Amino acid sequence: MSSGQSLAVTRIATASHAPLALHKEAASDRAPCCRCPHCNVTALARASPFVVDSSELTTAPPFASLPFPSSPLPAKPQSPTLPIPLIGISLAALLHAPQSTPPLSAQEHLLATLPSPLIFPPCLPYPHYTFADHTATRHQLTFADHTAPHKQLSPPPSLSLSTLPDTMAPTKKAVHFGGGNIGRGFVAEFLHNSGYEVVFVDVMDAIINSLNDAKSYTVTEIGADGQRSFTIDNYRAINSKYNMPEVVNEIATAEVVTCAVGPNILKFVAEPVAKAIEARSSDLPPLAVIACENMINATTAWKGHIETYIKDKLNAETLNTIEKRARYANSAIDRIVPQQDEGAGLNVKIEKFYEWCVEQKPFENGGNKPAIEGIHYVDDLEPYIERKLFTVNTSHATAAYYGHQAKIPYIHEVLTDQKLHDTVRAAVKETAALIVKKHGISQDEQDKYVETIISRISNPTLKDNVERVGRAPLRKLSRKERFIGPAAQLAEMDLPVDALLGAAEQAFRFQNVEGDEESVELAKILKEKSAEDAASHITGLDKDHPLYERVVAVVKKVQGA
Ligand SMILES: NC(=O)c1ccc[n+]([C@@H]2O[C@H](COP(=O)([O-])OP(=O)(O)OC[C@H]3O[C@@H](n4cnc5c(N)ncnc54)[C@H](O)[C@@H]3O)[C@@H](O)[C@H]2O)c1
Ligand SMILES: O=P(O)(O)OC[C@@H](O)[C@@H](O)[C@H](O)[C@H](O)CO
Repeated sequence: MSSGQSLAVTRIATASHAPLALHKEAASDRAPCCRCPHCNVTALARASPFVVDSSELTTAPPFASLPFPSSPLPAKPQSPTLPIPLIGISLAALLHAPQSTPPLSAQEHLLATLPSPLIFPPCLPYPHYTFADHTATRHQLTFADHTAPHKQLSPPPSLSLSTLPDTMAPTKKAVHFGGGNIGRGFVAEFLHNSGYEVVFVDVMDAIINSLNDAKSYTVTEIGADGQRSFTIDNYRAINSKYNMPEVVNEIATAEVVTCAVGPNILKFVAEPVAKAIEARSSDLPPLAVIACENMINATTAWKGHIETYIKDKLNAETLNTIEKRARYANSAIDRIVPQQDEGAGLNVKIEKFYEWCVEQKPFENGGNKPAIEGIHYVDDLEPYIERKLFTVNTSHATAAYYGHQAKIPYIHEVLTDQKLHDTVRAAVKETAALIVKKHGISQDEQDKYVETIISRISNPTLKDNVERVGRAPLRKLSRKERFIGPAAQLAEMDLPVDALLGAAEQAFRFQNVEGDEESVELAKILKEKSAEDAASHITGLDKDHPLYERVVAVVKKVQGA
């Protein structure tokens, strides 16, 4: 093959099985599969409605500009020896070209269409390289031997990287901060299943290294009807401790950025988003920003940190066109992801139940509402997030704090103790009064919701420990959170709050728990401050609020104990 030659591409109809059929046909008609463990038709079938017919090598443009080697293509190789003709790589890129894309230059194909891991069709006679990473810039392009995809190789000598464009936005990319339980087990799962490449960002070396080494992990859903496991792949991971510019680059070219890092961490994940918003090309639709935290208006809080950073440290004029650059949507996320078993590595065990509600109004008028399967877009999020936080998390936390005092290790075990079970129910009976009255949800519907939640948190297979659920007591005792939030509103309506104050008392007693910094800080505050000051400081209640004196009485009781 001479350097002017290129490939003809057969465009296959939209039916998703078509590439698979063609692949099989090609496999039987031409060279046999090399039978390496990575040559599987599933990878090809999932990837694209394009298939290259290797018999149709032509000299036609537009691929003539690729620096193809002048030597003829080898027959089916016996082993993955180097150097490898570039044709193999361009074939792979073409194989994965998105169906809707008009003819692109070969270079554009090469960069725009690299899913990860990119597997060569085994039937083609030049299956030597695979791309180790889906990449946005030519500088990050990496290669691996397709028979050993974790082994990185130097770029093929025939590939002139300098001819490739500097940056290309992948077709569908999401950046997610927090590779922890909910990040890996829920957010990434939904993004992955919706066709996004997920770029995890975390600060834990162990998580980032494992994610990058493993290339895939397993999520196991546990339901009443048994378990179901599936694989999450097509992701990369970046440690923001060392590679902040890379994180900024990824967000600047992503469709959506999410986080599940904990409400107190939002301020630390604002800087890269601020810089990415400023760097974002005006050719791209606005970035969708969605925080997935247990916190009312978490995205609004994240937005505050992001825009303060832009105003104070970047070009404040960016904020004049912010609507074109970013859209912020609050969300309510519900799925129990317990602490994982020792030795589970990246694999995540989660409950089957889930609910992910996201505001849709922010995406109106030129926003780009992410097509994430499983998201329930709503006009008004408040009823959803209050119902969730003040039912799921109030009952959960009540069980955790009473359980901790009773030295019961797991939430489901707390619920099997009839007295504690009733105590948990009493707390959510009080919050139900608020939910029904404030949000117009019928008593019947709320009762059913409560039953579902009690059954979820009683699930013994989750083995959710009370320390995880009780973690961060200062946050959980704060003004808008699961105890004081509903109790304050109920007190304003002169409705009962005894059970909620009983649970709050147990939360005040969650002190000096190993591994929980807030529990240590709580102990210090209660030791050093008067009951009045501690109550104000921790709960944020005004002194003239109808709940304030009752909380002071609880604090006094805990301090006197
Ligand atoms: N686990 C659940 O059942 C559940 C369910 C719904 C919502 N949530 C919420 O999701 C959030 C995360 O909870 P989780 O259980 O996954 O916690 P987790 O501790 O398992 O995960 C948090 C992750 O954030 C990472 N992180 C911390 N600082 C960071 C930073 N500066 N940049 C990037 N990453 C950083 C941590 O290293 C960790 O991997 C919390 O707000 C929680 O309330 C949890
Ligand atoms: O994550 P937290 O610390 O706000 O609360 C602990 C648990 O109640 C929480 O993680 C639940 O498992 C989750 O909110 C269920 O959707």
